[in-house]
Amino acid sequence: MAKVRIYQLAKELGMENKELMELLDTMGVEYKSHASTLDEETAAAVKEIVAEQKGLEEKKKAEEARAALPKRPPVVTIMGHVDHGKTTLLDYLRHSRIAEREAGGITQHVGAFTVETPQGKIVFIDTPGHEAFTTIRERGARVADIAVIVIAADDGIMPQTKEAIAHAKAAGVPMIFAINKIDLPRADVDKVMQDLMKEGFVPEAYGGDAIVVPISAKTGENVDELLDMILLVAEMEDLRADPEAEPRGVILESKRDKQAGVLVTLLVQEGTFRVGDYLVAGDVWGKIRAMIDPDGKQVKEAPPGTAVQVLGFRDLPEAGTAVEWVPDEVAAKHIAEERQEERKAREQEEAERRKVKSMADLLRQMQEGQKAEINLILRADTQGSLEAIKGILAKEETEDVKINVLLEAVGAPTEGDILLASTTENAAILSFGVNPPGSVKKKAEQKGVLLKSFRIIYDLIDEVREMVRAQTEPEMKEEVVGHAEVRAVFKLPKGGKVAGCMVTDGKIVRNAEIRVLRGGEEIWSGRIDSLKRFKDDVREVAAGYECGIRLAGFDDFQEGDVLEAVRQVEVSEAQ
Ligand SMILES: Nc1nc2c(ncn2[C@@H]2O[C@H](COP(=O)(O)OP(=O)(O)OP(=O)(O)O)[C@@H](O)[C@H]2O)c(=O)[nH]1
Repeated sequence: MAKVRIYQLAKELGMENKELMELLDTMGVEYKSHASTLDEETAAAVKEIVAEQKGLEEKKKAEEARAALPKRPPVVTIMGHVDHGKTTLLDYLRHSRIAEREAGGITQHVGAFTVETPQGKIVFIDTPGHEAFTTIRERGARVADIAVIVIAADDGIMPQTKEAIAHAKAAGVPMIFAINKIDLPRADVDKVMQDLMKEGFVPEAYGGDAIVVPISAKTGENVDELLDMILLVAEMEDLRADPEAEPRGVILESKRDKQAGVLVTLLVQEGTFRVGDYLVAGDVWGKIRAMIDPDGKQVKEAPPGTAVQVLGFRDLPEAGTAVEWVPDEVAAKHIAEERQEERKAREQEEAERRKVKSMADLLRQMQEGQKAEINLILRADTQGSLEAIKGILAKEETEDVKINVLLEAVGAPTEGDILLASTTENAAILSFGVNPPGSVKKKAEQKGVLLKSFRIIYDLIDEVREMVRAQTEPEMKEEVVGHAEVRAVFKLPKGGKVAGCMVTDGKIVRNAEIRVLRGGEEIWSGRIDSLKRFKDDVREVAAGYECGIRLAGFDDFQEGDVLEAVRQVEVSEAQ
């Protein structure tokens, strides 16, 4: 960047000359008039300051715009250990809500429902506990603004409680702890509080800031207080959404109904979805034919913070997928098709990656994974040999490598074993005393599954030992890439010697290791310093061509010496 005059820079930055000069004054830059030149550094500093000011202004504007948006109800997920009372709490909330209403339609299970309190609405997501696999639980946390962690007062913090806390933490979702079942005589709220403190959450009652509400989901005791706390946290989170913005949401559930076709529950997060709108969720598109609210009533519009059942998706979108609004059918189809292709390509890539072509691949894959695990399928001639193999293998585990036996069985490996191995990371099939049929071997090759047979138990153990060992250090092997014969030796004016060579077979590559052989004996080994064809540096020279070679640290060449080029390669075929 060259020097620039003040008026030029002002124009470039869209400022008045006066404005820029004022800025220069505050920066302590001296100038005579708006025609003065600024040096490169000053101009860059000015630009930086202006950009920063603009950024701040924009941020302020965005904040102001947000503050003008209407508030939206918080979306809450209830998580916790098995049997701690998630379902009971959800049922209580759902019924309390229905009881307050006049008999409307039939309650629909749409994966979410709204509770109305005098202070405002709350949306609860109610993915059934037993269906809540880790991934969905995880998604639940992300969809939600607040997580209520239910902990039974007679049981305390359990593994899934910790998991729920971890998910909520990872998603950056604020937590409220509901200590449940306080109606039970053996309830020990204090113990749960102690448990929480051990996890780093100090309850307000103990001077901390963790929100803890003792409740009974069964009797409803204190549930109102829990709702108050949820609204309090929501208030602090300042949740807002623009009903006029481009609509977007997330899929809570999706299923296929014999009569209605694809039924999808959608949580609206921004904007307003309307009947007739086109939408895309992942690689599935649809047109909203009808929307049904949690009370079973047909609605024409779904504003932010509502969960509705949507009819009109062409296929089943996955729960947890983001839903976008698109202007028309052409766009909807186009985006969905594009994503389908992307997905196919990804899947293909994944399948390729999974194909274990060799032991080296297997080992490499193991290294990529953080915790190395070898997954074995063991096949043997008798139960006795299986026991023996397993007994020895148990001792081969190290701190870094875990040996899992996925399956052990008497008899030859089957196609089923190949399937199992091909769908498991780092899996291999080892058989002892039994031979796999040809068709199974072929299948293993096709699927890229490592399948090996042994006659001696210790060979099998050695194989596993090797797999464990190679986990930290891939097995390398030397490969001869070519030979060159020294035909003449030239002295360089600045000292040192160059060997004038003829490449007799293979090729000589610049980055190879070189062994100098004299009379068949190795007399030196090391690296190439320079490889030239005439005056040019080259990367490799093929058989039948002449070249000049200088070695790093050796120049005692004699005519007739043979230079052997070798390189280290990872063992690719251990069979
Ligand atoms: N006494 C008492 N029992 C409760 C309370 N809440 C739940 N229970 C009982 O505890 C048991 C488990 O409750 P659920 O609501 O099914 O627990 P959950 O956490 O949904 O369990 P999963 O869905 O299996 O993960 C049931 O027998 C409930 O009746 C409570 O506040 N007091």
